[in-house]
Amino acid sequence: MQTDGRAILVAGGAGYIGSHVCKALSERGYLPVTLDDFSTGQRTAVRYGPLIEGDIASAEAVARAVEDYAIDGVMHFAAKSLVGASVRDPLHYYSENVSKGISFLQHLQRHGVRRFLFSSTAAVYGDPGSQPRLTEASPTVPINPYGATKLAFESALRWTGEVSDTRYAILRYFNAAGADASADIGEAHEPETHLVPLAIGAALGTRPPLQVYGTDYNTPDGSALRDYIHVTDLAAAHIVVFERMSSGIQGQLFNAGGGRGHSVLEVIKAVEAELGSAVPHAFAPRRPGDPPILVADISKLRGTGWSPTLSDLGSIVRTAAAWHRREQSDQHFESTITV
Ligand SMILES: NC(=O)c1ccc[n+]([C@@H]2O[C@H](COP(=O)([O-])OP(=O)(O)OC[C@H]3O[C@@H](n4cnc5c(N)ncnc54)[C@H](O)[C@@H]3O)[C@@H](O)[C@H]2O)c1
Ligand SMILES: O=c1ccn([C@@H]2O[C@H](COP(=O)(O)OP(=O)(O)O[C@H]3O[C@H](CO)[C@H](O)[C@H](O)[C@H]3O)[C@@H](O)[C@H]2O)c(=O)[nH]1
Repeated sequence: MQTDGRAILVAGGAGYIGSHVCKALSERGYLPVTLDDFSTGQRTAVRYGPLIEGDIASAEAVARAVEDYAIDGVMHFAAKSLVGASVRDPLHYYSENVSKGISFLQHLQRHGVRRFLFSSTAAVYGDPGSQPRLTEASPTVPINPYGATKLAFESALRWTGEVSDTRYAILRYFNAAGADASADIGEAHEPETHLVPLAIGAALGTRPPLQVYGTDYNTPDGSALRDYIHVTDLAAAHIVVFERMSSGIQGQLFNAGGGRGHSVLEVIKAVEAELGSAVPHAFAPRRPGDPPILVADISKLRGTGWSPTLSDLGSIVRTAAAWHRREQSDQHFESTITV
């Protein structure tokens, strides 16, 4: 299909972040072509462009995408990203996030696709202690296999960039949260491990009471601090970085966060303020592998012209709650018509 260099292959486009990026790409005039195996993604999230169903490691699936749509570049979200599961089965994580990623890159090279944007994570920094803000130059010492696999793929990409004409950039996301303003897409992980959807679910009564993991951290209220970035701001960062890759940004990495730390208890308060109801919760021991504080220095990403506009807790919780309510009413509607 002739797409005038505007077709972008989105590996993992049926997932939470990938689907929001697909929307942003289509609004910007690109054709987002999703390649997804639905291992954790949702069919209903593929709504902004065509779908190739398959594994990123499948030569046949990649060939189909490239030949059918004249792919001009790739955004790679397809990975397994549960920290606890990675600790229990590290080889699975290396196989999914490193081996398959490398096969994917090799297939793309064979087809001459040269522009590659990779989803990495703040988990590459491990436990930075009480260092105030992490820059891209902060030491990378992952404390779980998930972070280690992402760092391994970063380095495969870097060495490949040294000896080939593959142009790449890396975004290290902090905590993606929130949902698209339309409430058509949102965070739909199952199992869900992320704080914001679990807190909203607890308040709405659709999930059990929240466990607050750790109250004895060296932070202002004793609970852990994270840097939450609205998924729409994160999607916008992808467009900015991707477009700059043709004019200078090559081989660079960027921290992607909102640039502010919020504690677990602050998130609970924000959910209570938005929903007007309590978040039932209990205090629990620290979750193994959780660093106390992860907050991004986002000056490098700001230097591209990008800035976060929705990454305050209020906007994150408001949009995430709208998506949850929409999901709830859709499920209710489906159950009433199947009865
Ligand atoms: N959610 C966050 O806060 C966060 C933070 C840091 C980094 N990340 C990274 O961002 C990316 C997207 O995260 P997400 O939260 O949207 O996850 P997600 O699980 O919602 O999305 C991943 C998508 O990739 C697909 N997929 C997985 N393996 C595949 C394979 N081998 N072949 C084809 N498709 C495959 C899944 O079906 C899913 O649609 C991941 O790489 C994750 O590690 C996420
Ligand atoms: O039920 C819960 C869930 C989470 N938390 C706490 O809330 C904070 C945020 O936890 P999330 O699970 O929402 O997110 P993480 O910070 O653990 O992980 C996120 O950021 C990481 C980078 O550090 C990885 O990239 C990972 O994929 C991404 O989801 C943490 O302090 C966690 O201990 C709770 O107290 N109770």
